[in-house]
Amino acid sequence: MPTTTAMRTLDEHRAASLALAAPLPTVVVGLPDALGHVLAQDVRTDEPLPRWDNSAMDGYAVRADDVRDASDATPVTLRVVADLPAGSSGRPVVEPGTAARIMTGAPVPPGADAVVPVEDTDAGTTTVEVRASKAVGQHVRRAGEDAVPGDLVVAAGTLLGPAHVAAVASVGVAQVAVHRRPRVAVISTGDELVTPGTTLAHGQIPDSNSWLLAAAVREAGGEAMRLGPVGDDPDALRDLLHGLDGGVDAIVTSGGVSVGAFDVVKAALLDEPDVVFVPVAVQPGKPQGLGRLPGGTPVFALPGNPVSSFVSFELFVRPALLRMRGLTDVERPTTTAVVDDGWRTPPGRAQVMPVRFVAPAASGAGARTPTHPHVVRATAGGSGSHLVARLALAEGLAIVPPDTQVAAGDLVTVLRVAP
Ligand SMILES: Nc1nc2c(c(=O)[nH]1)N[C@H]1C(S)=C(S)[C@@H](COP(=O)(O)OP(=O)(O)OC[C@H]3O[C@@H](n4cnc5c(N)ncnc54)[C@H](O)[C@@H]3O)O[C@H]1N2
Ligand code: MOO
Repeated sequence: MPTTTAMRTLDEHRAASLALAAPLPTVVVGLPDALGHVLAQDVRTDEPLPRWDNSAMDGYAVRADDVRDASDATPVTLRVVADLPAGSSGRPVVEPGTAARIMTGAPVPPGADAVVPVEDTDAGTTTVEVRASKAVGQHVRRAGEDAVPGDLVVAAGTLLGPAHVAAVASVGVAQVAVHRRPRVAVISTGDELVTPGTTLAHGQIPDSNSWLLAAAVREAGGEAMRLGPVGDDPDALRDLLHGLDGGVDAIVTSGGVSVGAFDVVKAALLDEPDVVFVPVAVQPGKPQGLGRLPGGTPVFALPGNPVSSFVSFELFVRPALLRMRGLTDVERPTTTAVVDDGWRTPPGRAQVMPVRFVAPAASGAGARTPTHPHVVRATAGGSGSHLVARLALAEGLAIVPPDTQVAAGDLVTVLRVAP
């Protein structure tokens, strides 16, 4: 275990974390399971979309020439030769002087070149009185106007949302190759931790980090396997980690990485040549462990303070998991915001301050510019790394560079973390 006291910058540790991740192998999934996966193949259409000219309205397929002079005052009567609901396979020919009753989506029959909506007729079934003229092509959805054969419908690398699934289905594709979701083991450590709901002895607290991190894994599109809390026994933890190595795509631990007498994660990984424990110049989130187990599984050993765990996951683990899913854009959306309350920053470290958005009118600092949202610290306690209950108020994380003071009215970069 290389342990170093030389500080890494936030960006250096982010890069090292991301370097552990590569897109996971692909699997083939059916449409019911496609949502939320990242497509690993291009999906193209073999056919034009729409496949044939079809009606945009419920009404009558006609020859535009027949109804050229039709109006309320001079209706034109046509003989109805067919009924064409959507899905109809009939192909009656619409000769001059005739019409076919047609429903939205049904193929326009041969001979017809326009559709008269039912509202412009007397809705007749044997003959129909047409009371408005229609141009050639009116109310007809043309074959190929959406896509032509060979067109790319959904590109490899796309995170599949509902509209993408619909596009895949619309070209008649039932299965697609996607990147597998990362399976992530989440382990919280510490003798003081008990499962929430258990009666607490003095000195004990409910484990919240494993719930935090498992939820964060799922929110990042991974499959979380929540283990623990496990106690401060390095041998037991080492066995657990080695048992997981190779069977999961990543391991995230919380706690036991500082300089205390019982830092179990550090102790368990003592002999791992490819895991490093290093201080990172960020507050919260300073003590970090990172690397690979012998079987190649990336391990992210995060500090145990709950806000530190949350911030560390956001900064270091989440981007890696997104990359494993096959995404190239692995960053949270950021916004530049006006700070309405100043705060103190620690020397020599970047600061990550949980913030919430406020209406400019409610702010003390006044609107600096109407285009920037305004933020205040999520709680008066600021970035105190133990403030787990108040963390729930955070909608964003303000990233303040090292040795930068923050005064009311200053602009900061905010990672948007609330859904
Ligand atoms: N002498 C020093 N002490 C500490 C330093 C230091 O540089 N010198 N760094 C501090 C910083 S910064 C952090 S962050 C913490 C990190 O410590 P650990 O990762 O070893 O975390 P623990 O000691 O296990 O726990 C810290 C804190 O968090 C609570 N905790 C832990 N796990 C959970 C959980 N699953 N759910 C809820 N709460 C949890 C734990 O009870 C402690 O209160 O070290 C500082 N100390
Ligand atoms: O860096 Mo620790 O993460 O301040 O609380």
